[in-house]
Amino acid sequence: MSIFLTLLWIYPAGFIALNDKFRKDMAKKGIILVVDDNKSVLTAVGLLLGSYFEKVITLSTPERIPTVLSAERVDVVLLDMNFSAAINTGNEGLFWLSKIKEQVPDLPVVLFTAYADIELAVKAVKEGATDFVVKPWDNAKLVATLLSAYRLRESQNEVKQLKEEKNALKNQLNSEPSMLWGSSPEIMQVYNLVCKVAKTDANILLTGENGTGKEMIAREIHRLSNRSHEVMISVDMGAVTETLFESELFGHAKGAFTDAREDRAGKFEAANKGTLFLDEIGNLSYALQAKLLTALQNRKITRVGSNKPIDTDIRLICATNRNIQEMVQQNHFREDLLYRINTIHIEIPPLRERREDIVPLAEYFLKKYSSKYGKNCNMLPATQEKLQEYKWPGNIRELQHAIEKAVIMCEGNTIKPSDFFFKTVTTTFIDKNETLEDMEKQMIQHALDRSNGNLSAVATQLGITRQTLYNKMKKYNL
Ligand SMILES: Nc1ncnc2c1ncn2[C@@H]1O[C@H](COP(=O)(O)OP(=O)(O)OP(=O)(O)O)[C@@H](O)[C@H]1O
Repeated sequence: MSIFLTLLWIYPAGFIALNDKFRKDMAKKGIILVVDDNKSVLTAVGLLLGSYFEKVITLSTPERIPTVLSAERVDVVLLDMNFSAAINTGNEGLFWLSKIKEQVPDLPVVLFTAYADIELAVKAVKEGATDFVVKPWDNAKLVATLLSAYRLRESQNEVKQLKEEKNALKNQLNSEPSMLWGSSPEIMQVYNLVCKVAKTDANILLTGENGTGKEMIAREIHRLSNRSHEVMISVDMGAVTETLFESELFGHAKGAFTDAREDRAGKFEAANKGTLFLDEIGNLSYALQAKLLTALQNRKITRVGSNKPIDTDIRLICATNRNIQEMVQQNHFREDLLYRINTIHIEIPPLRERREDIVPLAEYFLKKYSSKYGKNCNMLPATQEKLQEYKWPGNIRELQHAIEKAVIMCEGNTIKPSDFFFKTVTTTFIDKNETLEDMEKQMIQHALDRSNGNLSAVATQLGITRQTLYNKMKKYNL
């Protein structure tokens, strides 16, 4: 058939509308390889598919398939069943199908076949072809079949990527801990509790201010648990929207909603046999708390759009920086859910309540960032003192960032007190154990630190006389 006739054949008027609909649904993506010895078919199909795929490669001889597959990241192959230069008459399609599968096992291959070859095509599908299209072809069907083969490729890639991430996580979790516990009595109490409960399957609730290391400790619990050979999946409950909650956590069935093109597992299934870490649990809305509770009570979830319950086997760790007890009293958090998640409650102390850990943690981060930035930094004793005196409202996260910044900014390798710029928060931060006198002492100390010995300036700044300042310095031993 001439190219002209073939083009007329593939572009009947009614196809334009269909063509536009598909184009609206899908931006051009992916690489397709079309192999057919009929050059007019190749040109026509090439033109047609150019509207749907990012790149269309055409081959009139199958012998070049292996070279193209090595050079290009092909997503779909459209393969003719019969070539004039026969390798094994009637079975060339099967031969090249097996060659392609040898080279790229998962690559979707759609066969292009004449009516007479239908039986052969069915056999090919049994041997790994994704689908087949009969010649003379229906344009809409050809496009739809190839796009669905492409989506299959996309989801294969997603699964592969997920598996790689899962393996990377497993390796990371099975390796040495990447945290420093410290040795203060406050953190040792936490450490002992963690060691006691890690091997059990008890649900754990970690509470503490932002940056105290709740997620790190959750990872440590998982690493020390009997589930350490499986993954820990983290979900930030504050970031999950109301509408996506069920789909994120429980998964969805194909067609459950507009974008649900494939069946998809949720976080509960992904964490099966491992640990599910629900961060910021205090941010979960009251309505969603009931859905989470049902899943935890029944130990089963049902994907959105499906009615088949799926058993789950997870160890649950939750974390929050909010006062959950108070939230229960104010009817903002369900009491029954709290009982379910806090079989063991571990409170992580803020850094200012474990002062002896500040310098070891600072040294730990100093080593880490020195190596990252190709330096060999150390701290002056005065620097250590300054770090120990600061209140660290952002806890370990703030310390970590402060050290990283100091390593980057410091001239030479010695980190001096002046390499840290703490905001006046030191004097205004209210510790729950602090008295008015403690705060007054801190304010005076802070003003003195910045005064270069000018006591008159300090008195003026604080709005007191020089004599009152002397009296207070004496009282507070400053
Ligand atoms: N014991 C530790 N040793 C080393 N690094 C730590 C330690 N604890 C926390 N960090 C570091 O501090 C940062 C904050 O830790 P993490 O995210 O675990 O805190 P969090 O309490 O979960 O914080 P948020 O409440 O804001 O989610 C992380 O970058 C982590 O690497």
